[in-house]
Amino acid sequence: MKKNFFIAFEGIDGSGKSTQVKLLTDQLTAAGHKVYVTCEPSEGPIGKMIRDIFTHKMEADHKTIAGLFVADRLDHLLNKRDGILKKLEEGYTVLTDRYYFSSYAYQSPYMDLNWVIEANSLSADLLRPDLNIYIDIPAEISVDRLRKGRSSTELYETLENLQNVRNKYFEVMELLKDEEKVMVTDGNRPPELIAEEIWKKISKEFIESPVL
Ligand SMILES: Nc1ncnc2c1ncn2[C@@H]1O[C@H](COP(=O)(O)OP(=O)(O)OP(=O)(O)O)[C@@H](O)[C@H]1O
Ligand SMILES: Cc1cn([C@H]2C[C@H](O)[C@@H](COP(=O)(O)O)O2)c(=O)[nH]c1=O
Repeated sequence: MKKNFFIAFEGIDGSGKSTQVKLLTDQLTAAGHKVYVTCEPSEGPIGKMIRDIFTHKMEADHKTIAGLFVADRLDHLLNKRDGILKKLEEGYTVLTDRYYFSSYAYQSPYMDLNWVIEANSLSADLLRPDLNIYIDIPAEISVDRLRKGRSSTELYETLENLQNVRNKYFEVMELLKDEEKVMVTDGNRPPELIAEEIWKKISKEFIESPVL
């Protein structure tokens, strides 16, 4: 069993990733793990540029955005400040809110899926998640949750786009089922029930002597 591990949370906008990252962090911390929580777009310089584009402060073509995500992911992994590889070396279990599956699902409507997978292959070779957790909700629920929680709409947050992105997630999870470890969980349930299912899986696979 690995001492520390790397988990990526995936799902369409508003699927409950941050909520589940928080609940899993609490469980892991109680089990004695050092946990480092991170996200993409990252907090680094390229991630900040992407956030400016998503909140309409800057403009960029969708192909440029696809390239920026590839670069941001490499910086997120490799930078000497707080890169994921450094944190794993320091003994942290790392939980990220989004990783390369997000690019496969969100960028492939604009770029050939094979291009997106190939462009991210350097990141995949450097570090594959020990588990990708895909939280599934219908696009209608996503739009409903986003409308309640926010006053403005970010790029890619329309009903039609989110329906497409959800379909792409399923397409790519099927395509990569022999290479990637993926758990799909129904996100349209109370957060505590989802967290319980996730904890059962994580504790079974990654924790010695778990407290269930
Ligand atoms: N299982 C759930 N049932 C109902 N509402 C939920 C559930 N999980 C999270 N929410 C609510 O939905 C909204 C989005 O949740 P959260 O921020 O965890 O999602 P996210 O996937 O991280 O979102 P984003 O992709 O937009 O960052 C929040 O208002 C949160 O309280
Ligand atoms: C990593 C990644 C993200 N995106 C998109 C998906 C979301 O719309 C935003 C991120 O914001 P959130 O706070 O997680 O909702 O960025 C993308 O298009 N491609 C990616 O690789």
